[in-house]
Amino acid sequence: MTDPARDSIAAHFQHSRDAMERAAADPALIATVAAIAAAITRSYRSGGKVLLCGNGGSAADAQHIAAEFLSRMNFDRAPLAAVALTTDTSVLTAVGNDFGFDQLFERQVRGLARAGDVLIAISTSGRSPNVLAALKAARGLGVVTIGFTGSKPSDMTALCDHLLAAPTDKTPLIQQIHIVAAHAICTCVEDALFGPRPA
Ligand SMILES: O=C(CO)[C@@H](O)[C@H](O)[C@H](O)[C@H](O)COP(=O)(O)O
Ligand SMILES: [Zn+2]
Repeated sequence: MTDPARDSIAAHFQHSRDAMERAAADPALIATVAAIAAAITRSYRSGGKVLLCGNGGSAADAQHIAAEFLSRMNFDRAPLAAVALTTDTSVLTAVGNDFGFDQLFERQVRGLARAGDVLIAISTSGRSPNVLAALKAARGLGVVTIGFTGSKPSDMTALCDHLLAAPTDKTPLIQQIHIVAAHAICTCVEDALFGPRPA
């Protein structure tokens, strides 16, 4: 007898595996991930920092990625400057209340970012106004703009120096590919700045 819950769970893993296999087999996507890692490495070498933003699960991803840079990924080393723009409830409520939800990240970018910094803006749909506004502000400041999105075309393309487009339009699968790519990026940056990983 089939168990619908178990079938659904197995399907989740299978869909995730299929999306991962599509990403792993896409040379353009792998090249984009490498270019993002190189851009972040360049920024750190010049004294820059990484800012990150996103909504919902992507806010959690922004925080997760900032923690990898600031704390450690694969081995102990000096901290790397990274700020998730999703965490300070006083800032978020003040900006949201006084200026509106669409300005949530844009205002923090204008206050915190300097030319040569990197903004990683995460939106699975590519349509969140607060994420698009952050990218526009970053562009105006000479910040390197990196977008993480899905397969649907969006305004993010024109606003990003590098756009990682996960090869699926399903939000949870897009998020899963984003976090795998982020771990790969952090690993490349860590290796480039601090030498190959100890065995
Ligand atoms: O985690 C999930 C879905 O997996 C949700 O919380 C999701 O992140 C939210 O609906 C976001 O508001 C979606 O925004 P975006 O990725 O389209 O910019
Ligand atoms: Zn989610």
